[in-house]
Amino acid sequence: MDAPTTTSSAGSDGSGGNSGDWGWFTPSRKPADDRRTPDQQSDERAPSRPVNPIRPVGTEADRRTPAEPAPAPGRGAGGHRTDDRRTDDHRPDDHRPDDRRAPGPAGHGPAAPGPAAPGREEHQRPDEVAPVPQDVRPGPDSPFAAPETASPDAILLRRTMAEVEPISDKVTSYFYALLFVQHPELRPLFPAAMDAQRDRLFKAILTAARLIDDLDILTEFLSRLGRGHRKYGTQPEHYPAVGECLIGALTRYAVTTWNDEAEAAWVRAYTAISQIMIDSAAEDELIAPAWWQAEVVGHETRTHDIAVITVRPDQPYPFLAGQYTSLETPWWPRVWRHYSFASAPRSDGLLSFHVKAVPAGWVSSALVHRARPGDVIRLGPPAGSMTVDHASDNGLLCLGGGTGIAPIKALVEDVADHGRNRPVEVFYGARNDHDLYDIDTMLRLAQKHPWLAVRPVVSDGPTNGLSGRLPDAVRQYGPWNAFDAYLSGPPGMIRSGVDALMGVGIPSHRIRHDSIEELAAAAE
Ligand SMILES: NC(=O)C1=CN([C@@H]2O[C@H](COP(=O)(O)OP(=O)(O)OC[C@H]3O[C@@H](n4cnc5c(N)ncnc54)[C@H](O)[C@@H]3O)[C@@H](O)[C@H]2O)C=CC1
Repeated sequence: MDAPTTTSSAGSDGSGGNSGDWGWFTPSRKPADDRRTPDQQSDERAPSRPVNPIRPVGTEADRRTPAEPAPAPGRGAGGHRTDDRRTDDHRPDDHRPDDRRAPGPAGHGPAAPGPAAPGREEHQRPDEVAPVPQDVRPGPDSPFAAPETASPDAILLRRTMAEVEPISDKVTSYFYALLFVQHPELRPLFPAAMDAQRDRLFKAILTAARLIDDLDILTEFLSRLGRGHRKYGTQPEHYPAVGECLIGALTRYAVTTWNDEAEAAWVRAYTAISQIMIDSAAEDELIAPAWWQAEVVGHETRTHDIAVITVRPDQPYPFLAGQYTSLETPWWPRVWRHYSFASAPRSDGLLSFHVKAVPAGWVSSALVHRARPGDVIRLGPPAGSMTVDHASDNGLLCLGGGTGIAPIKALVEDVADHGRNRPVEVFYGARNDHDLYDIDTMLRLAQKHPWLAVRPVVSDGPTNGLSGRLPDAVRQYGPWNAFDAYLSGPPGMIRSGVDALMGVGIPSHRIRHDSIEELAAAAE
């Protein structure tokens, strides 16, 4: 996911900002038959009944401050407008109504890292889940099918998701329309052209909601998301606006499964999601910049559509070989794409990327065809877990397809830097010999390191190397039972590669690759 997923705080007319007695976040519940446009709805008064408030706000440090009395009815935070707030007004208790139940997924309590903060309470969870018509229950094969151990909240969330998923385009469009109409001050946080952006925020929220019972994975996912959002300029007070519009969109489109309990479950989930993201961003702020500026110092064209780009960050950029970063060019502001580092950390601090210009790929085309030494790009924080376990004696089996060879090269350098002679077997795949744009570098590395073998594999043309697809080539060698596997390349290659590797006996926990969803989004 590669998008600002949050927006500005309550305060715009018609949203939580003027919600009167119940605080600061009020889902904009509308009658089920209300099908007016967001513009028509934006000047409506706030809904006339209290709901559980979304109240993630402030940092963990803020929450350690003693809880203050709840605002008096009629002048609580819900009555504040954004532009009335001082920066120190973001303490959670400043904005809370009397409802002091803690956020968090059902039964889990607060999900944020660190000690529990004063003022947090147990949230309510429904004892029973309201019956819904059979036809909107997710089927057993649905990605939204709830496991038997699912909490009541998780069941409610999944029912909503199963209902909106087939019309997610409409829900997403409506969500952004609401957001930008009700919170126009947030529009500048998003790219000018929203095409590629559109479904990312919504997908991220749905992913988080699906993970709501799996606190460890949820926290890891959201912590990374929260840290990554710093580069967009996301602030804690932006989260409620997104929550309001999310609930507004679900209210409108999940007509069959939506009821008070579903709404309460979504409010709890979104509150917990936001809180984890806010906390991780606050922690990260203590140790890292929100972004790095980096000057292009090298631009080498390898084929008509592939360039190797080297940049010098304006301050030290710590990362691990095998990780990737997000990158924004000056030509497409606020459009961020992921690129893997093509080298292990270097003593001169330079970073390099292999970029292939893809059709309609704004960022990749700009990097390949337009970027030149002296241009300045921005980098987000490093991410990814395709890194070497230096405590293991296992060999490394690496499959790099196309520009996916970039992080594989970084892994090889990392093994070399650690000075241990572990066997490393690289299968480097391309459509034809010409596309093996980095084969010379890889063969030089193999000459230098006796523990490294590099095998080119060409799928669509004559070659002196191996013919066929990468996964098939790997099956011809082995045994691989003493190897950890690393895959990098097109999503299809990763999928079939994982199948092949599991087929030759490598257990899934020893197979590493980046998120296929993110790779698909990155290929632009
Ligand atoms: N960390 C990562 O996983 C990285 C991924 N990438 C991704 O790698 C891709 C590189 O694109 P190109 O250079 O155009 O690659 P490409 O389309 O030329 O394919 C490279 C290799 O993968 C094989 N391949 C492609 N689809 C396959 C499938 N469905 N099953 C089995 N093998 C398949 C091809 O036969 C070829 O050997 C981009 O999508 C990029 O986003 C790039 C860098 C890092």
